[in-house]
Amino acid sequence: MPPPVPFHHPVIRGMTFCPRLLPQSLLDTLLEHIDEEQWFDPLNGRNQVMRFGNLPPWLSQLVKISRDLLPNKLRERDPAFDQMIANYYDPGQGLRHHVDLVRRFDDGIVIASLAGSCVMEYRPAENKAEDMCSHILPSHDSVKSEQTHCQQTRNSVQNSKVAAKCPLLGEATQSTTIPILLSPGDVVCLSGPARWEWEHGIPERLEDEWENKRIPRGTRISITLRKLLPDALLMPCDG
Ligand SMILES: O=C(O)CCC(=O)C(=O)O
Ligand SMILES: [Fe+2]
Repeated sequence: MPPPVPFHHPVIRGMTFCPRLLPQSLLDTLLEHIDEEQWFDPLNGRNQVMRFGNLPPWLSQLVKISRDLLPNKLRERDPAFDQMIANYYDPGQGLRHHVDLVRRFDDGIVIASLAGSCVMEYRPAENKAEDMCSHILPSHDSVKSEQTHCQQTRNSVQNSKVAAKCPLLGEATQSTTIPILLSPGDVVCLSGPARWEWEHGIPERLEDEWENKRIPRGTRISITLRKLLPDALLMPCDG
């Protein structure tokens, strides 16, 4: 198996995609910790966990690998990430297309897929504050805390512009949707235009079509690492 090579997306500028970057041993360790700490309880609607400030020490290898994907100008920041969100998706659940909150999180967001696969869609942002603040599909019903902080943000951030000017729109129009298959171990880093000017989301469906094959959705677990902006509102943490 050739070593994983980061791939700079030719259209989604600022996206680095690295398939199979996380070795199976790391995935197993991360999933064991998540299990031990009982982060998720989908039967009781707990399918999202956030952490702020110091991240759990057992995330340090993932943090290091993620930091290495950041562009040079962000790689030296300290800490590289001080916010984490872990998501659990049952088959069929999705994530509303969104740009991560622009007044809360800095550039350089890393999404690591730990278990299950799905197709994540990317499309040029619609430039609506509303879209940034209620991004989880209703079926992904764990997200009361996210919605609470989104409500706070909505109150405090009125009509911020995500993509006041999007240089890509000449080549990628609002209707351009770029699907990317995310499998366990794959890591995506979003910076620059990919972070500020493109939305990402996961359609609600039980299987994805990829290269003429049907890929059933299993249970999916992801970890997203972000850096809070210095004046970001502190939001309630769900545990
Ligand atoms: O679950 C994922 O893969 C992505 C999560 C995400 O985009 C977010 O929480 O903002
Ligand atoms: Fe996101």
